[in-house]
Amino acid sequence: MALVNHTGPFDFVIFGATGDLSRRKLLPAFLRRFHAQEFSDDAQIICVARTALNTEQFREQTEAALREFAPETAQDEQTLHHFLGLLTYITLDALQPGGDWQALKTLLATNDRPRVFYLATAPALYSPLCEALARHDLINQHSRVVLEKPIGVNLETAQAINHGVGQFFPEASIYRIDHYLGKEGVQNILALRFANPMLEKLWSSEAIAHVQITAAETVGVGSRGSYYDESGALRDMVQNHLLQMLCMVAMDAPASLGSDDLRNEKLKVLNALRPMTPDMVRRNVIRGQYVAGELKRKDVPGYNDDLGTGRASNTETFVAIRTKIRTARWGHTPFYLRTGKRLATKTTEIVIQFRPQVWPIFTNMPSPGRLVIRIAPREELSLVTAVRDPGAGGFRVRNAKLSMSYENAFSVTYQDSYERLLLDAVRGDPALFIRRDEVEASWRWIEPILNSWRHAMTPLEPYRAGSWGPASTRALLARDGALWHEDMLT
Ligand SMILES: NC(=O)C1=CN([C@@H]2O[C@H](COP(=O)(O)OP(=O)(O)OC[C@H]3O[C@@H](n4cnc5c(N)ncnc54)[C@H](OP(=O)(O)O)[C@@H]3O)[C@@H](O)[C@H]2O)C=CC1
Ligand SMILES: O=C1O[C@H](COP(=O)(O)O)[C@@H](O)[C@H](O)[C@H]1O
Repeated sequence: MALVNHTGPFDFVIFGATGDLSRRKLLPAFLRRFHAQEFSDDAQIICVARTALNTEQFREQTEAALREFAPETAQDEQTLHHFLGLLTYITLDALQPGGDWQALKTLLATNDRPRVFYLATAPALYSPLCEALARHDLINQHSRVVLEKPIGVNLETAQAINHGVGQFFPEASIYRIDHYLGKEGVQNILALRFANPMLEKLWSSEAIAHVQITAAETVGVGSRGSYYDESGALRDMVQNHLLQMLCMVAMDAPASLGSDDLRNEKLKVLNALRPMTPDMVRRNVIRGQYVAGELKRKDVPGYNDDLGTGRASNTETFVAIRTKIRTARWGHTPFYLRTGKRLATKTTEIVIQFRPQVWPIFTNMPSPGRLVIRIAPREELSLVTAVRDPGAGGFRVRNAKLSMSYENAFSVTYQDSYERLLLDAVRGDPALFIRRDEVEASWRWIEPILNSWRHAMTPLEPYRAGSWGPASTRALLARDGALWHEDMLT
């Protein structure tokens, strides 16, 4: 049985509790952690949205959502009903004056426990919501606010949100969530690198030829089409999740695991990314959109049909980027980032490709070693090495893999990174949340790509659903004599 670090009592207020994120992710994550006895019934979860419901009706809706999105845990009827009893619902339009803020105030009467406000609403509401919380005297010294992504759509809007929220909460109490940082496999990059000196000694351009970071999804845009069509893959995935993974791979060792030490090191990486000029965008960035194709032997429609607006969208559902980090450690190593919807498989992984032998003494040298950090669908670490091909008849060398799958090695799993992050916010540990300067540095790097696309009207390259993206994606690596992981033979 795993040791569970109990949180103690807390108040957690979810604004946007009737929304997709709350139903699919937040409330199921809470149920699982309650089931694991990480918190008890002295916690309260206050759910807020505009829809007129009473607490009983909200609990009924939530029960259905939990049975759908946390079915294995919801089977435990006693825990399920016990958990539902912790939920209270308040109908409140955060933008309208005169809403029932008094009901919220009454529920938050106890002043000595962590108080988390989770804003699972459109980002346009973040500043007005914080202002309303302040106006109704709901922010105390134990309060934190959690902001969902996206923090803005460019640098200016990100700064406006940060400024707006920052008027009411100190930076130390603002938790900007990036759920990739809560993933076990992403967390493990820290252990892999900084608890294994033998690896860290190889961790630079001297030994590493290139790094690939892929977040491939098989799903399309689903019910989030109106958000996604405004956003696109670059804003939706690269600005946040992919750049955060890149930081974890590329940063120097922090002085400690303290939140500021970690975030200072990540910030240095973001600031060292080679800035994109329009010409570099043209040569190093690929922008695609899926058209009808086949996935798991089923025909699937193209993006425009998925959107169903009847017009041709110019939004990218795929991005691949080749970049460099201007530091002594990484100067000679290209980093390739790639993400897309409706790709061949659901895979989130990081591939560290080592350089070949300088002077090979074997005639049939197989591919040089590589380390594959698989984050999804199942966490796995594998190291492709060269070994002697067993048997008689000469000395041949071939590749063989050393693998460690989390599923086989450990019995404890967090099913969803929100489980960890929600309770980190309760405990007041911001290490896995993004600091203001990190968000702004990411936008500073992304913005020239967006501008260049807009001005140069960069065409969208179509790719078939179920493929690995536009054909030119291969050429991006071929220039460096490299292959994407799925094209490597072993
Ligand atoms: N869904 C997802 O998978 C992900 C979502 N996010 C982010 O999370 C946030 C929420 O997303 P999602 O759940 O999908 O969005 P939804 O549109 O499904 O939900 C929005 C929620 O906000 C509530 N709301 C809207 N206006 C007000 C208001 N004036 N006052 C109070 N409540 C209001 C809505 O409820 P009602 O209509 O009842 O008021 C609803 O509960 C967004 O910032 C999104 O970008 C981030 C990553 C993934
Ligand atoms: O933030 C987002 O992430 C999901 C992918 O998350 P994962 O944990 O399933 O890899 C993506 O589908 C969504 O578009 C994006 O907003």
